[in-house]
Amino acid sequence: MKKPIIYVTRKIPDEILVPYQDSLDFRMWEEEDIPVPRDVLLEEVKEADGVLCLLTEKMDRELFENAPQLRVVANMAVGYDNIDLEAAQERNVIVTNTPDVLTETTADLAFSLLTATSRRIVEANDYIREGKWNHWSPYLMAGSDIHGKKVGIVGMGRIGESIARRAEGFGMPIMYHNRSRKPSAENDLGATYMDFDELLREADFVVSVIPLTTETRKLFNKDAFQKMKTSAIFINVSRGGVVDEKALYHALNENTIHAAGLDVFEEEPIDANHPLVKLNNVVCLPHIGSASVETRTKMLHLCMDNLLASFNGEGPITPVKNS
Ligand SMILES: O=CC(=O)O
Repeated sequence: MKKPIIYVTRKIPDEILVPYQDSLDFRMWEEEDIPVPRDVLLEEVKEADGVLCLLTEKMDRELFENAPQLRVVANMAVGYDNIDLEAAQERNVIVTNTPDVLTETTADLAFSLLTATSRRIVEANDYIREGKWNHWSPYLMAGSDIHGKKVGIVGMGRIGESIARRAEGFGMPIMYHNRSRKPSAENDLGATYMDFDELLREADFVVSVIPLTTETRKLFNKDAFQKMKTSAIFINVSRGGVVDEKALYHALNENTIHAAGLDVFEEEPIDANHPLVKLNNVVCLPHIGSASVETRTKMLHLCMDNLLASFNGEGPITPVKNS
């Protein structure tokens, strides 16, 4: 029987593909570390039965209309705001994502940003590199404590709960806001549910782990930053689109809030000229939440397993619910 054609939108290691080659016929964008151009993608999907894509690919209505054979889209990310689920559903295309395998790694990164911003790690490292350390003094690079401070987690999904577990270890009272209450987090971690505004007012660290949807777009706006404490630190490891970046810039520049740790941006990639990069009280990362070698490898394997299981009739392992 003819093997399903799978278009892989980024160069991935051969050893990931090899175990699946008996069952799937791979075509791949071969240029290392460069996203596939849109016109190439539109051409390639014309024949594809499946696509393994990254969050850099916009899987929109136009693309689905161009892909008559397409049955499965395996997104190498837990977030899937790059995919038009309605258009996929209308054409009975299965969409899968990569939950669970990246939960702990992303929570590690969120916590790294929390410590980096509060204890001024990047700024202090730059201080030495720039030859500024001439003597020790009592308040040299003094930051703010983590232990005993209240963490406010916005979006208490799997990653949110993992961040909460780390916060518990640091002796931080945990508050959260979510669409629905999470009895497990309340009972096991002592997390307190709060409405959004109350959380903003109470938290010392506001951590965004909320997916980007029409409801959450620019949720963290001028109004939200004004409600936070002037000592508050804002951490974002979800999507840049949940933040009004201009409002965040002003909030940081005018000391409405104290600092920010950002792994994601409204338009990615950003460069050294981005206004937020120029602020000393911001730590910026290039969207590396799940970027450990172990986890990125697991994510690719999960994409492959989803494709294989969908085509061999077993059904996808981690389908996105309403696709
Ligand atoms: O941002 C990364 C992901 O959604 O997995």
